[in-house]
Amino acid sequence: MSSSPYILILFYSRHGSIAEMAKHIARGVNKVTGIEAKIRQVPDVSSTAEATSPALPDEGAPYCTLDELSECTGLALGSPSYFGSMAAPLKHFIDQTSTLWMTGQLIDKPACGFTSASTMHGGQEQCLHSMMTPLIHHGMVWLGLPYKNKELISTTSGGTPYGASHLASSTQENNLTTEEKALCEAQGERIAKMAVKLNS
Ligand SMILES: Cc1cc2nc3c(=O)[nH]c(=O)nc-3n(C[C@H](O)[C@H](O)[C@H](O)COP(=O)(O)O)c2cc1C
Repeated sequence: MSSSPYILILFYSRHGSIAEMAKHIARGVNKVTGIEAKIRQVPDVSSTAEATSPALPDEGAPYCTLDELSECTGLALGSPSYFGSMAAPLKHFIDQTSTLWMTGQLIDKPACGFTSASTMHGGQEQCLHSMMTPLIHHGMVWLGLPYKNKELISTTSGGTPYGASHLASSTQENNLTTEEKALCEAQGERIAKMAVKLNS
């Protein structure tokens, strides 16, 4: 078991939006005493089965190990919306977690999701649901974002009650709006508080 409890912020990001969101979620986690954020990513997958990733990524967070997942106190899972679903590299990583499922390592731990899409109605909520499904199988407790976060009402871009999101339009690129940043932070803070409560 790791020395101090942590929320694992685990994501796949090809063009940086999700990586940017992860930083804001970490900010929210780190507002809560007694728990910290650990940011990890998953490697890309290749259509050529023999191709492998280098042991360390060229940039960004280290790749996640299964031990880092099994030892987390809570999980924030992030993926771009690809055709209304999580991206294949993240699904590929999750599909390697059957030993954790068999031993119940993630049961009763809080989980949440965050996503980014390039169109307003291009499947953000559906993608968040696709991330929720395997985590429910793992026995995790899914957390959305309650409407006490007023940015859910005022946003004109990303942000859903199912989880934080970002509208990555060509003009905004990876720059999150004020509302999107606030909702990422709120989500990080909420999962950290719930993880501390569930472990007290
Ligand atoms: C294969 C693929 C499928 C995509 N499907 C959708 C989609 O269904 N709806 C949408 O709005 N954007 C879609 N996008 C755009 C990405 O979701 C968007 O650019 C996202 O912000 C990328 O996140 P990243 O910057 O972290 O890589 C797709 C992009 C790719 C490469």
